[in-house]
Amino acid sequence: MCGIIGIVGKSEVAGALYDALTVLQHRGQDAAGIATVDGTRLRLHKANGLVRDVFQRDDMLQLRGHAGIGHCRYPTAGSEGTAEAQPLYVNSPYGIALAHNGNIINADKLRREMVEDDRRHLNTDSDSEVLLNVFAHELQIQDRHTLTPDHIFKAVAGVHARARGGYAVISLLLGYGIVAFRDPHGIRPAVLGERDTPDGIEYAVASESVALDILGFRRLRDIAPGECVLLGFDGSLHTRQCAELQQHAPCIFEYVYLARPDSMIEDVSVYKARLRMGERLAAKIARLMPDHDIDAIIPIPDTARTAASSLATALGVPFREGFVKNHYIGRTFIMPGQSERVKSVRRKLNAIHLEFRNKVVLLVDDSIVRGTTSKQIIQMARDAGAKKVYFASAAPPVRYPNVYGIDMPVTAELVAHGRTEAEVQSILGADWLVYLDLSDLIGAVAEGNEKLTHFDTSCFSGEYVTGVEPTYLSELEFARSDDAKLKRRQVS
Ligand SMILES: O=P(O)(O)OC[C@H]1O[C@H](OP(=O)(O)OP(=O)(O)O)[C@H](O)[C@@H]1O
Ligand SMILES: NC(=O)CC[C@H](N)C(=O)O
Ligand SMILES: [Mg+2]
Repeated sequence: MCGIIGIVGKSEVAGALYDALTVLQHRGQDAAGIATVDGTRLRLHKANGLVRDVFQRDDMLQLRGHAGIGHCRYPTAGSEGTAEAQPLYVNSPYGIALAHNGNIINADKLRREMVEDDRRHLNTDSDSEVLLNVFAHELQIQDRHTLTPDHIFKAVAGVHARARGGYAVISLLLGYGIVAFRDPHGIRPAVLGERDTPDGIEYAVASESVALDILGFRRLRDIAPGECVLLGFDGSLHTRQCAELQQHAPCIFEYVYLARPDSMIEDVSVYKARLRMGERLAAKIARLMPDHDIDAIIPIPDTARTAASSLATALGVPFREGFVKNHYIGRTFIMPGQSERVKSVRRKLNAIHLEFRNKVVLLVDDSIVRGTTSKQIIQMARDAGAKKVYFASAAPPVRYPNVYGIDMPVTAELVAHGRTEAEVQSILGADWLVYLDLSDLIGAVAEGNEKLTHFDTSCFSGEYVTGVEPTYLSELEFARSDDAKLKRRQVS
C-alpha cells in the first residue's frame, strides 16, 4: 500500500501534489517523491522519509509545471533504498515517470523477458520498475512518432496482458498526459476527480478520495477495473476499458485498516463500513456472551476507534478512551522491522490508568496481524489494574500472506497462522478473544454498494483472485521476512 496522486492543472501543481501526499501519508511512510512536467523537461525529487521531511522549499521551487504525479512508499518488493523510491523514470520512449501502488506477482518472469527479449535494462529489484519497463516496451512497439489515445490504450492493454497482481498506476507520459490504470480485478483503489477553475476544468486521480477532497476536486468515480484514464496535457479526458472483464475484487483490507475513514472507495464510505463492522461484532459478542460483565469498551487508537464506537453503542456499554496515542510516531504495522514495531507500540500508546482500575474491559482493535500491538496493549491494561481484559478484532484472523501490495508476506510472522483462536488468545494473554466473522466483514462493506459481490479477502481466506503459484509464496517468504530485510539493509 502506497499513496499515489496525479494532477493535470491549469497552473502550478507541485503544492497541491505535496498537500495530497500529506493526506495519503498513512499509506506509506518510507519514501516520497514528486515528478512534474516543465515544458519538455521532467522535474523529479524523491528521497526516503516522510513527505514533510523529503520536500524542502528549494525542492518545491524546482518542481515547476502544470502537471505532475506523486507517491509515498511502503515497500512490498526490493529494498527500502532511495533508488526504489517513486516516481520511477525511463527516458525512452517519450519519457515516462510512474507511480505504482500494489505488487506484481509475476515480476521475476517479466524481469527475465525484459532483459532477454525486450533488451531493456533494470537497475533495481523493484517490481514497479518492471511494470514501468513493460509499459515503456508496450508504448515502444506502437512504433509511432506521434501517439494517439488509441495507441496509449493499446499499450495499456499490453501491460494488462502481461502483468499479474494488484496495481493502481499513475504515470506521466511526456508530450501527452497522465496515464492512469487499475488492474483487471480492481484490487487496489484509484479514484478520478475534477475541479473548475477560471481557465477550465482540471482533473486529478488518486489512491483515495480524501486527497481529492482536500484539494477541492469533486469525486467523479472510481477508475474501473482494467480501465485506463488519459488526462491530456491539453485538458482533455479520454477513458477506455483495456482489459477483458474479470471478477471485480477490491481489497477488503482497505476498509479494515489501510484507508482513511473519510475516504470513499467503490462508492462505499470507509467510515460507515467500519461502523457496520463494529455493529456486527457487537451482535456476535451478544450471541456468545449474553450475560457479559464488560464495564467499558476501549479502542486501540487510531484505526479501531470507529468500529469500537458503534460496537459500544450496540452493546450498550460505555465507550472510554483508555489509551492515548502519540501522533508523532508513525503507523506501527507498516514499520519495516519487528524490533522497531515492538518498541514503537510502547512509545506510541500510553494507558490512562483510571479507566482500567478494577474494571472488566473489552479492548477493540481493527485487526490483529503479527499480534505486536495486542500483546503489549493487553499487558498494559493489566498493569493499569484491569480486573479482566477481553480483546475483540473487527476483522477475522489474518492467516495468509498478502501479495497485492500489503507487506505481510511471511506466514510465520502472522500470529494466527496455523493456530486456533484459543491458541492466539493464550499467546496474546487475553481473558477472552473474539474475531469478526469473514461473512460479517464482507456484509459490512458490501452493504454500502450492492454491486460489490466479491472482494480480495486473501489474507483471511487464503484465496487469491489472480491465482498464485505456491513457489511464489515460498520465494516471497524467503525474500521478505524481517531477517531478509535486515540483511538487505546492512548490505546497502
Ligand atoms: O497485530 P499487529 O501486527 O500489531 O498489527 C495490527 C495493528 O497495527 C495497526 O495499527 P497502527 O499502529 O499501524 O496504526 P493506527 O494508528 O492506524 O491504528 C492496526 O490498526 C492494529 O492496531
Ligand atoms: N505498497 C505498495 O504499493 C508498494 C509498491 C511497490 N511494490 C514497491 O515496493 O515500491
Ligand atoms: Mg492500530
